[in-house]
Amino acid sequence: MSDYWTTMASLVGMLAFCQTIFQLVFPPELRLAVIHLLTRIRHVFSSHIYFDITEIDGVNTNELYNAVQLYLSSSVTVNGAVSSNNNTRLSLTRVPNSSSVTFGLSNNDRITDVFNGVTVLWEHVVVQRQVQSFSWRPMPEEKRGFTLQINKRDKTLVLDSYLDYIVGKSEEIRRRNEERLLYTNSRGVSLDSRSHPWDSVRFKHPSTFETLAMDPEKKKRIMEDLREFANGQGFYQKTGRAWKRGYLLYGPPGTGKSSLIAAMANHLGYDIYDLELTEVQNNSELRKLLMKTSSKSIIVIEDIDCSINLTNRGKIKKRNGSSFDPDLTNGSGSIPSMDEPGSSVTLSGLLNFTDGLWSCCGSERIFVFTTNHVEKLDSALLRSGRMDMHIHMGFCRFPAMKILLKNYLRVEEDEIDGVVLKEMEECVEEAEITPADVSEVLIRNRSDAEKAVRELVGVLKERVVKRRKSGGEKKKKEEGGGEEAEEEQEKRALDSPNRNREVFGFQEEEEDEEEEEKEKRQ
Ligand SMILES: Nc1ncnc2c1ncn2[C@@H]1O[C@H](COP(=O)(O)OP(=O)(O)OP(=O)(O)O)[C@@H](O)[C@H]1O
Ligand SMILES: [Mg+2]
Repeated sequence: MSDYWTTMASLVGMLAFCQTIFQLVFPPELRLAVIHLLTRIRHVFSSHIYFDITEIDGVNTNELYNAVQLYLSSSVTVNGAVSSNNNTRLSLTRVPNSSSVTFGLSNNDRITDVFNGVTVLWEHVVVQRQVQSFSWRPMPEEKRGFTLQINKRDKTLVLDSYLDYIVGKSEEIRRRNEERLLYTNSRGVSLDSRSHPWDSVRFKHPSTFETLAMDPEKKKRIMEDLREFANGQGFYQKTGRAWKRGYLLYGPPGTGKSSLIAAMANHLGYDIYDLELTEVQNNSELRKLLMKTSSKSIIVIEDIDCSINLTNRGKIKKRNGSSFDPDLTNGSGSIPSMDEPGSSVTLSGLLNFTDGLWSCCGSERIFVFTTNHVEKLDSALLRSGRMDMHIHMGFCRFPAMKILLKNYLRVEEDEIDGVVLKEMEECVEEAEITPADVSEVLIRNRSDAEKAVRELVGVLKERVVKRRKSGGEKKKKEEGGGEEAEEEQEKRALDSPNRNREVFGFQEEEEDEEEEEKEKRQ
C-alpha cells in the first residue's frame, strides 16, 4: 500500500515539474497559441459545433444570455423538455417583484434540451475575470456565459429556429413571472413625445377564470377565444387584419364584468389600461393616449354609456346650438362643450380609436367596453369588427352558484345536503341574485359551510317572494293604465330577453336573425 502512495506522489511531483518547465521554457503567448491550436484541431475532428453566448458582449449586456438563462430555468421545471441528470446542480433565484422562484444552472454544470427531435447540450461556463488595472466601466468579477454544443448537421435548424424559439419563450416566461401593471390616465398630463401620459400601479387582482362564477360553457368559449387571439399572429397577418379584438361586457352591477377583465389579464399575462374617458379632453388626446399603450395589453373603458355622449357621432353641440368639430380645436381642451365640462371626445373619435388606422399602432391588443345598459349603446359601436364578442354577464344561475360555493366555502357539490341543494337549484334563477350578493352571504358565514348554504337558500326564497309580489303589483298598475304603466312597459321592453339576450360571437349573427324575424312577420 505504501508503495502505491509513493508512486502516486512521485507521479504528481513529475507532473508539477513538467508544468513548471513548460511555463518556464515557453512564453505565455506561445502557450496560448498551442492551446488554441489544440482546440481548433479538436473542433475540426469533432462532430460537434459550439456556440458561446457570453453575459457581456463588449460593454453591452447580451440579451440572448438572459433569454437562455430564463428559458433553461423554466424548462427545467415547466415543460420537461430539458432533462437534467441527477448530478446537475440547480441554483434558485427570485427576481424582485416576481411572484415565483426560478431555477438556474449552477456554475459549470451541463444540461440537455430537446428541440424538434434534436438534442443539444448547454453548459454554463463561469470563470474568474482577470483583475483589471483600469476600466471605464466596472465589470463583474466573474465572466459568465453559456456554451451550446450541437451536432454539426443540426446547425441550420438551431440557427434558424431554436434561438428564436428561446427568445420568444423567455419573453413569455418574463411576462408570466412579472406582476401585471394597471395603467390609468389623468387629466392635464403633458402629452409630448417623451412623457408618459399613463400612471401605473402594480396589478395584483386575484380573479382568475377558475374563481369566476359563470356558465362553464361560456367560460370555456371565452378562454378559447382569448387563446386563439393570443396565438393568432400568423392568422391576423395573413388576413390583413389589425391584431386586436374587442369584447363588450354587459349586464347588471355586481355580475362580474370587472372580475372577468382581471381574469383575462391574469390568463394572458397582459397589462391593463383603464381608460377614464371623462378625463380625456378631445379626440386628438385620445389618439395620443392610444399611441402610448404597449402591445399585449387590455384597454378598458368601463361604463361606456356613462362616459360618452353615444348619440353624437361627429360634431359636438355647444349650449347655444351651434356646432364644432373637436378635432379642430387647439388641443388645450378649453372647449365650451357638452354636459361634461372640458371633455369633448365624440363617438366617432372613440370609433377611430378602436378600429381606425390608429388602432393598429402596436399590436396584440384587446379592447374591452363594459356597460350596465347595452340598449343605450349606438349600433355603430356594436357592429362586428369593433366589438367582436358580446358577453352577457347575468344573474347567478345554478352552475355559477356551485362555483361560488366551492370558492368561498371549499365544499364540493356532494358534500352539501341534497335537499337544500335542490331547493337552491329551484329558486336561484327566479331570485335574480347577482354573484356579488351571493358572495356577501357566503363571506359572512364562511367559517360554517352548512349555515352559509342554509342562509343563502333563505335569501333566495325571500327574493323570490318579493319578486312575485312586485310582479303582481306591476301587473295591476299596467291594467290601470296611465303614465306610470307606460313607463313600466318601456322599462320591460328594454329588459326583455330579445334586447338583453346574450350575443355570443358576431353581431352579424344577431342582425341576420333580426332580418329573418322581419321576413317571417311580413
Ligand atoms: N361572476 C362572478 N364570479 C365571481 N365573483 C363575482 C362575480 N361577479 C361578482 N363577483 C364578486 O362581486 C364583486 C363585484 O364584482 P364586479 O366588480 O366584477 O362586478 P361588475 O359587474 O363589474 O359591477 P359594476 O357593473 O358595478 O362595475 C367582486 O369583487 C367579486 O368578488
Ligand atoms: Mg365593474
